[in-house]
Amino acid sequence: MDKLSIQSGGPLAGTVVISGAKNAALPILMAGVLAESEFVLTNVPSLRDVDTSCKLLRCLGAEVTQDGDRITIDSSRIDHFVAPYELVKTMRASILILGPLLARFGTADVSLPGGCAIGARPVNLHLHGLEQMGAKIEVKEGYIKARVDGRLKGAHIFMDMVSVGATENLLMAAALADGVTVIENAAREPEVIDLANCLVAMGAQISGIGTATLKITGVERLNGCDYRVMPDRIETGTFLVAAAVTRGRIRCENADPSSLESVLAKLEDAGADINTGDDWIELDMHGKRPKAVNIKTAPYPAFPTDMQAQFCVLNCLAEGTGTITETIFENRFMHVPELMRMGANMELEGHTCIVHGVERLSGAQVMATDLRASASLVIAGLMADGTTLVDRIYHLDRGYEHIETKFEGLGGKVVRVK
Ligand SMILES: CC(=O)N[C@H]1[C@@H](OP(=O)(O)OP(=O)(O)OC[C@H]2O[C@@H](n3ccc(=O)[nH]c3=O)[C@H](O)[C@@H]2O)O[C@H](CO)[C@@H](O)[C@@H]1O
Ligand SMILES: C=C(OP(=O)(O)O)C(=O)O
Repeated sequence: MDKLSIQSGGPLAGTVVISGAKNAALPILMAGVLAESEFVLTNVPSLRDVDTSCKLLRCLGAEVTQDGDRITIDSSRIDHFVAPYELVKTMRASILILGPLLARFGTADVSLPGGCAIGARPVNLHLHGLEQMGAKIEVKEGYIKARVDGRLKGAHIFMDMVSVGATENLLMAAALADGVTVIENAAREPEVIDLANCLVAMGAQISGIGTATLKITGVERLNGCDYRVMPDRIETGTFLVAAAVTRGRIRCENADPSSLESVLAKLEDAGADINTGDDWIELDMHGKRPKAVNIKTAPYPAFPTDMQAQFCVLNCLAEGTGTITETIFENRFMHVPELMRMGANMELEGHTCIVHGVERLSGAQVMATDLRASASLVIAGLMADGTTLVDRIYHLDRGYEHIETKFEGLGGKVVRVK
């Protein structure tokens, strides 16, 4: 199994080109099921999760062609309506096939994604919303079996809590439903906005995009379109934190500063000098050690849970003490014991991690059980004496395109070992 070997070096410096966003590309690929003519996506990152999504679409009968960052989907021959466990278990976003299949074909059997490393991650809000739209749903033998006679019906849906996935599933379902659907307390994450914009380009009628109340007037058919996926704000944030931790100076290109305001504000609090343009972000630490910051994750526009692990590392190496509170997932601190094995001074108190900064960490063999935790260990390795060996990097390959090559381009000593 591949590992990443990391040696500490000097400050990161240079330019990194940001890839398309995993968390926007995956739902948009699922939206391909809704398109009655050719659907073309560009700026799609080359990731394991994208390959899995293409496999899933193909196993439904869609024709999918990949050419660099461009993916073309022809869904005119879809004749299977089952998302099997073998695919769903490797990628949670498979649950987002449920709304589109049900809306277009009236039937969908989707394996339950089940609990994963960072928490239970239930799907009750997805199912409840679809039932309000007239779907009959039963959960049997590990599968969600959803059926509707004719079209789904527009409904007024109030979400008990802000859920990115449920908002996306219901948005796609509502786009083809009969009548008006209102989703209250909808997620406002930039990736939800990207999906909504793509649906509009396909002919959907959606208002309130970017707000907590989405109003969707269902249409009878959706066309394909040519859509460019937004830049990955979490990949951007990961490189910015790595640069801050190593006291470096980097420029992120093909980035979207407007989607990262809470993260950029915390980096400024940590002492970074930040400059932005329409599609770039520069960070300069002027050679200084970062200062510890306090973070609390919450739905957008607050601080993203997907940047929590990286900021844990920033605090591990910062001047002073900072607290990190995780409010989205009940088990997203798996990086903490691994960082402590590298010499970090941190303690967990319920949902909060208290971190006392140290000057340097020490390299160790470490292992992460989720994507962003793995990224945080790579960043830690950049400021650890000796060699850090990160195991199980298939998690990283789910969500970071050519991570070692991009770090190398910034002067980071990150090498993949077979
Ligand atoms: C609000 C939020 O930050 N969502 C994050 C979540 O999206 P993802 O879509 O995976 O998760 P949700 O946004 O749905 O989950 C938010 C919260 O709602 C709960 N929940 C969700 C659905 C449901 O049917 N029932 C239920 O109780 C979850 O357990 C969680 O505590 O993980 C992604 C991957 O890390 C992140 O990119 C998203 O930013
Ligand atoms: C945990 C993540 O993704 P997923 O929802 O695909 O597991 C993530 O993007 O940080």
